Amino acid sequence: VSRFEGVSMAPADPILGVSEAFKRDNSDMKLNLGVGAYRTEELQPYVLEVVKKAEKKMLEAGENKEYLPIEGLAAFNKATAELLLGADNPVIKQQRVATVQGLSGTGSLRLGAAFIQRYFPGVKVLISSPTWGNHKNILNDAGVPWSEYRYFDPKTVGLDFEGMIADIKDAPNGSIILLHGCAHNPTGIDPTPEQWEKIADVCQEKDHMPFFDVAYQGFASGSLDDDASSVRRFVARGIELFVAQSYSKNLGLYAERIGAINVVVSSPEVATKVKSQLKRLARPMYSNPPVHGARIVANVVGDPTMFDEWRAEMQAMAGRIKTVRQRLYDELSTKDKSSKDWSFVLKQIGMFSFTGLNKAQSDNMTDKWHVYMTKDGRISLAGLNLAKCAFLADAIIDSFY
Ligand SMILES: Cc1ncc(COP(=O)(O)O)c(CN[C@@H](CCC(=O)O)C(=O)O)c1O
Repeated sequence: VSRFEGVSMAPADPILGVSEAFKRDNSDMKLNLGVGAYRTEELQPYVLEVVKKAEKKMLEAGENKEYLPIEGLAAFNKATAELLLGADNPVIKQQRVATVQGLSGTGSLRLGAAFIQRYFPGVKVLISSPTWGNHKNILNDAGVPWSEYRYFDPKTVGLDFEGMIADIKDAPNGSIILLHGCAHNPTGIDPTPEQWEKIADVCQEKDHMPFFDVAYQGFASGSLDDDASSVRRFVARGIELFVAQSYSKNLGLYAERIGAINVVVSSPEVATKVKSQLKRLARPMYSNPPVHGARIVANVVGDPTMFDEWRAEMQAMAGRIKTVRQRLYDELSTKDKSSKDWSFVLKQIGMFSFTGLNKAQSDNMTDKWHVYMTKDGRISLAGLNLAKCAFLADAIIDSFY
């Protein structure tokens, strides 16, 4: 008898499994609104022009394939911290940021969670309800306890700010609060600047430590600085915090697995020690990170012309999604004869729209309309184009009623 007899079949991933189901569907009306990955108006994946330019330059440079240091490519680590915090941020000048290149956002969150498990044992991480499907997996596998804070209010299809604040206040002092820096996934609902200030007040009152997940910087509003303003507010208050970054969406480097974990601490000495311990955690996990994506980011950010081109392409991607959002809203509000208020489609920001469709209704979207989406009612607008908005509106209205 095989020793693997007891191994059961793992369930399909709630997000990545949707793409697998989509691929198996041979209907020509199928639409993949599952995975949060940008598609063009022709519904094709998109390699940014500036990435192609950087790769051409890198190829001509004839760089080698030697191991990176455990902490990653130095030029990338410098660029990514400056992109996040602003090059002139005092914490950078004071060298109070420990930055380690991570395997994109997921790997950076996992490395941060491993650090928490080792140095803050038993401290609970509070995550939003709902949140990105993989947050719970990452915390569970890192052995970090978590609980949820209220976030989405189905009645207003908006932020349950009072509930969020109450739950964060109720948490034991010194808890860790996982916050989406911008473009909350899956709701697309972000706190207002005033609400961010209040969240920072409570974190300081309770000595909570924020852990920002910044997977969409520049992709949500089109502005790198605006999308990092939540993080910069907390840093400006002298709060120690973690920030995980990803270049999957804003630079389209999904499969290059490039991101970073940043830890903002009270002194350069502490930052050095924290970085050394992050390295000690990374070494047995994957030893050192892949070089290609790090070089692309460093080249793009390091060249003013390419950096400007990147910003223009990012705004174009964010802009296309906003156009599709508007068209979907127009189609829904004209086609739906009920008095339902569809304005949430316009109020939400980033890649996703949290439709309020329940599981059975989401199943109908797939079974009857061949629209693939996650079962929490989230649709990725990045996978939608203008031509398909009328069809999608028909599917949503049919599924709601
Ligand atoms: C909030 C958040 N954090 C981290 C990540 C991790 O992305 P990396 O590629 O590891 O940097 C995602 C990607 N979420 C998308 C993409 C598919 C997935 O990984 O689930 C999504 O929710 O569809 C995310 O939405």
